[in-house]
Amino acid sequence: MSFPYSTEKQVALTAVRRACALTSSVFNKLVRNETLTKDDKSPVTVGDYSAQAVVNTVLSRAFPADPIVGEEDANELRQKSGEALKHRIVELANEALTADLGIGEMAEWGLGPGQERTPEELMDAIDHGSDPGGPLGRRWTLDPIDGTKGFLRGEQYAVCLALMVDGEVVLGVIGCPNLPVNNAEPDGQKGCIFVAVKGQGAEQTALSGANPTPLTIPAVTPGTLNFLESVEAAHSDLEFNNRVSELLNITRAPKRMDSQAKYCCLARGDGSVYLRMPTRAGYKEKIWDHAPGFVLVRECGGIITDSRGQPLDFGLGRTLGENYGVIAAGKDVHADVLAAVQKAQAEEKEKSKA
Ligand SMILES: Nc1ncnc2c1ncn2[C@@H]1O[C@H](COP(=O)(O)O)[C@@H](OP(=O)(O)O)[C@H]1O
Ligand SMILES: [Mg+2]
Ligand SMILES: [Mg+2]
Ligand SMILES: [Mg+2]
Repeated sequence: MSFPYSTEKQVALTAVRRACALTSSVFNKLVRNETLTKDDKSPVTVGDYSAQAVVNTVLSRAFPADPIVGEEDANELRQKSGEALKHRIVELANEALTADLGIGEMAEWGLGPGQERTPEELMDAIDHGSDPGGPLGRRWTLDPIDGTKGFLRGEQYAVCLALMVDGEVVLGVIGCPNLPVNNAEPDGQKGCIFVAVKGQGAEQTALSGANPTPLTIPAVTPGTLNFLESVEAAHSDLEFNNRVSELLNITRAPKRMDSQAKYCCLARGDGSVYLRMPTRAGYKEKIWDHAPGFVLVRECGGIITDSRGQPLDFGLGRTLGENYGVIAAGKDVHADVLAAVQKAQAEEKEKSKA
């Protein structure tokens, strides 16, 4: 008997593993003019575009009817100025797609020697990520490189893919090429992949290996609580986190890292609380920045809500809509963090009145 979503899990793991191999090799060869600045001033590299082309190609071959909510689009690349970048993206994506088949990989997913795509097919694959999202039906959400700033610094980033059914996240895969396989050995082997399926638990595997390890968020011993938070002060209100830490009498320094690697670290107990509060009014969190992390935390026995204690709603479109902030933690810790967050918010409100 096969478990629900077993094919989807295999396809998603394959697509994310191939994209991780691609981004790792891109990093070593990245040159200055291979990074663009998007309209919102955030960076995007040949790595982001080619990883989206690879994952979308695999998904649309394996599940042709499934829409994809992907972070990137090919508009800039289709313009004349994008010609050199486009060439490079096509080369990288084809290299990743045509590599020899590994265990569990199928030629009918568009993979293996001889499966090169034309530039137009790959630009269309990138644009296949333009689905607006919504409450009904099956759809994937993809962040081809989450933590692009971390990627550019040679630090943490993640290839993130999730499947949603009727607005509910049922499968999440997060590939972290730079994350140590074992937190206790920071200079040891790097590169791991995390997968969670709703109702079936979660596991971690080395990117280079087999033998998955099941994951559960460990209970926190008093005095050992610590925060996981963004590196970029523009992405999350780090001052606010500091105040919440004080309210919780936390003495350990926060662990700062880019991307959904934070959710992975929470899942295996490398940190105890992921808190992300907006730095400006009106910012709406993107579903691809949280969907795989959401199902990972839940399947590891944790709790994830917004700052009002409301569930995250993935069925409202490309963003989390009315959710405000994200709090993820083990089930023995979450209620205390939520209370401290609300206290810190009340203090801020008082201060702004004064
Ligand atoms: N002003 C802002 N507030 C919150 N998140 C932001 C932001 N500007 C960009 N981001 C998001 O923060 C993500 C990275 O989060 P983190 O700081 O945890 O690494 C980015 O993902 P990308 O790197 O995929 O664009 C981007 O979607
Ligand atoms: Mg981005
Ligand atoms: Mg992102
Ligand atoms: Mg991204």
